[in-house]
Amino acid sequence: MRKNGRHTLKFMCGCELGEDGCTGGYMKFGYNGGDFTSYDLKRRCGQSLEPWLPLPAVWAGHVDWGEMAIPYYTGRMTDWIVSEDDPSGFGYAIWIMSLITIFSAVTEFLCDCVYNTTMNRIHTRLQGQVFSSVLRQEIAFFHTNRTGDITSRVTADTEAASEALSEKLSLLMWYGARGAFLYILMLRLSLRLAICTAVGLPLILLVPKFSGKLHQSLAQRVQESLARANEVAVETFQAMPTVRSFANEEGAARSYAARLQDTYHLNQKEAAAYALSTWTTSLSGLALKVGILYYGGRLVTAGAISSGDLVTFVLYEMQFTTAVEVLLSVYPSVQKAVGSSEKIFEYMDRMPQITPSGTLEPSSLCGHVQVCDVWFSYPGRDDAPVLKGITLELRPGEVTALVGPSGAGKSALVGLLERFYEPQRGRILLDGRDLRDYEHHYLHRQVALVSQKPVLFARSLHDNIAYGLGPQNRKEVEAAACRANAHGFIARLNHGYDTDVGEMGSQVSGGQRQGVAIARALIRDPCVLILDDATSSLDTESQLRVEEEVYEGARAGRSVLLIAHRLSAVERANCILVLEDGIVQEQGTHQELLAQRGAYWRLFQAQEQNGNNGANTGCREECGGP
Ligand SMILES: Nc1ncnc2c1ncn2[C@@H]1O[C@H](COP(=O)(O)OP(=O)(O)OP(=O)(O)O)[C@@H](O)[C@H]1O
Repeated sequence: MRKNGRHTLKFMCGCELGEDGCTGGYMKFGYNGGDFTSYDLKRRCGQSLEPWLPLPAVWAGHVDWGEMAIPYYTGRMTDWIVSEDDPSGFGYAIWIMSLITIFSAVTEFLCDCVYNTTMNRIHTRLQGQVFSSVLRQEIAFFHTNRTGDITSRVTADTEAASEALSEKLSLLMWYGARGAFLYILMLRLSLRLAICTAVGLPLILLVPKFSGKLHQSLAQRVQESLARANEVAVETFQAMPTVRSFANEEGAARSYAARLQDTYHLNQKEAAAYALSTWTTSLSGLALKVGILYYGGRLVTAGAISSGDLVTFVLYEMQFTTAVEVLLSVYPSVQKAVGSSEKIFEYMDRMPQITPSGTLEPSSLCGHVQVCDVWFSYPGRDDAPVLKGITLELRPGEVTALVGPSGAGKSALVGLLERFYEPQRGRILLDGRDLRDYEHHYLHRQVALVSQKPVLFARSLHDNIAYGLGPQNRKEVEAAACRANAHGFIARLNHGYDTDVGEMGSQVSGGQRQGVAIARALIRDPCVLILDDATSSLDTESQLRVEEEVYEGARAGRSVLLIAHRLSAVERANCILVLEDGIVQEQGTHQELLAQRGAYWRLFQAQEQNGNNGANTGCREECGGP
C-alpha cells in the first residue's frame, strides 16, 4: 500500500503452487477504496494441459506473452494512478493488455488442442507397441514374470511414461523459457532487486524441498500399502468359489481390513507431512516477497525506481518464483519418467529367447512327426531335465498314445511340439524339416492342440470355436462342434452359438469347455492333432463320440498324439508309449504291452483293481496304496 496524499493504491497479490505443479495467481487493485479492476490469473495444470509441440511452438503458444505482459502494463497503470499526468496512458495500457490477453488465450487454446490429440496418439501407439512386444515373447517369459507386473508395464507404466515425458517435459520447456524471459525483464527493471531475488531464491527453494521429501516418501508408502490391499482384493475375487466353499468370507474381509488399516495410518501421517510442506512453502515464499517489498519500497523512496516499476517487479517476481518452483517439482518427474520408460523399452527391445519361426509353408503336409533324442529342462531348472533322450514318431494315419504317471513329462513334450519351448538337445522334425523352419501361423494351423485345461475367451461360443481363424461361417463352426459332440448342448442354450461364455469360459461346465476346445482344434482340420488329457471331463457318451472322431481323423490320414490317464481311452491306439521320469520305458500296442508285463501292465493292473480307471495311478503306486 502506498499513499501519496491524494490517491490510495491498494494491491493484493499472491500465487499458489500445488503439489502437482499446478499454479495459480491472483491480484486485485483498489483505487481510493473501491475496486476498479481485478484480474484472476488462476491456472490449473489439470484444466489446461500443455501441448507436446516442438520447442518454438511451445514458446510461441505457451510462454504466455499475455500473462508476462500483464505486470508491465499493470505497472504503467500504477504510474498513471500515482501521477495522473497522462490520461491516455491508462486507456492505452488497458487496450494493449486486452489484446495480448486475447492473443494468448487463442494460442493457448490451439496448443491445448494439438497437445491433447498428440498425447492420445503417443499413448495409444506406445501401449500398442509394448503389448505387441510382450506377445512376441516366449512362453517361459510368462511363467517367470507375474501377470500383474506385465499388465502394469503395458498399462500403468506406459501411461505414466507417455504422460510424464510429454506433459512434464512440456512444462519443463515452458517454465524454463518463461523463467528466463521473466528474469531478463526483472533485470531490466531493477538490477538491484533482481540480484536480491536471486540471493533469496535458495530460501524458498531449499526449505520446501526438505519438508517435501518427507511428504514424498510417505506418499510412496501409502501407494505401496494400497497396492498390498489391492492384492488381497484381487486374489479374493479371483478365488471366490474357493473362499465360499471354505466359508472364509470373514477371514478375507479381515485381512483386507488389516491392510486398509495400514493405509489409514500412513494416510494420516502423509496428511500431516503435506500440511507441513505447504506451510513451509508458503512461509518461505512470503518471506521473500516481504523482503523484496521492503527493499523495493526503500528504492522507491530514494527515487531509484518508480512505484509502478516496483509493482511490475513484484508481479514478475511472483511469476518467476512460480516458474522456478514448477521447474524444481517437474524435473524429478521427468527423471522418473525416463526411468520407467527404460523399463518399457526393456520389454520392447527384448528378443524372445526362442529361435524365430521360419518361412516354410508347403502346399501339402503329411504330418509325419519325428522326435529324435530330445532332452529338455524348463528354463531356470537346467539341473532337472524333464525329458531325457526321448525318441518317438507320430505317423500319418495312426493314433500314438502317451501314458505315464503325473509329472512324467507328457505335457513338456507337448510344449516342445507346439514350440512353446525348445529342446536343449535333439531335434523335432515335421515331414523331415525342423519345426523351427515352418512359418508360425502355418505351423499352428497344421498342428492343433487341445490342452489339459483348455481356456475359453470371454466371447461367444461361435467366436471361441473360430478363434484365430478370422470370420468363419456358422455352418463350419457347427460342423466342428458336431464332431466334438458339443453341438447338442450349444443348441439347447437360449442364444445358441451367440452365447457368451464369460471370463475364462466360466459360464460353461468343465466338460462343455473341453467340447468347445476340441471343436476349436477340429475346425482347423489339422495334420497333427494333440489331445493332452483333453476328454477327462467329458461324459461317457461324449468321450466315445470324440474318440470315434479322433480315430476317424487318423484313418483319413491325420497324425494323432493322444495323452490320457485312463488306459481304456488308449487301448485302440496304434502305438502306446509309456513315459516315466522323462524316459520312454516301453512302447507297443495294448496287447503287446500287457504281454510284456512291464510298466504299462502295472498301470493297467492298478486301474483294474481300482475299477474306476482312475487318474491317480502313478501316485498310488508311489505311495504303495491299493
Ligand atoms: N513351467 C514349469 N516350470 C518348471 N517346471 C515345470 C513346469 N511345468 C511342469 N514342471 C515340472 O516338470 C515335470 C513334468 O511336468 P509335466 O507337466 O510335463 O508332467 P505330465 O506328465 O504332463 O503330468 P500330468 O499327467 O500331471 O499332466 C514335473 O516335475 C513338473 O513339476
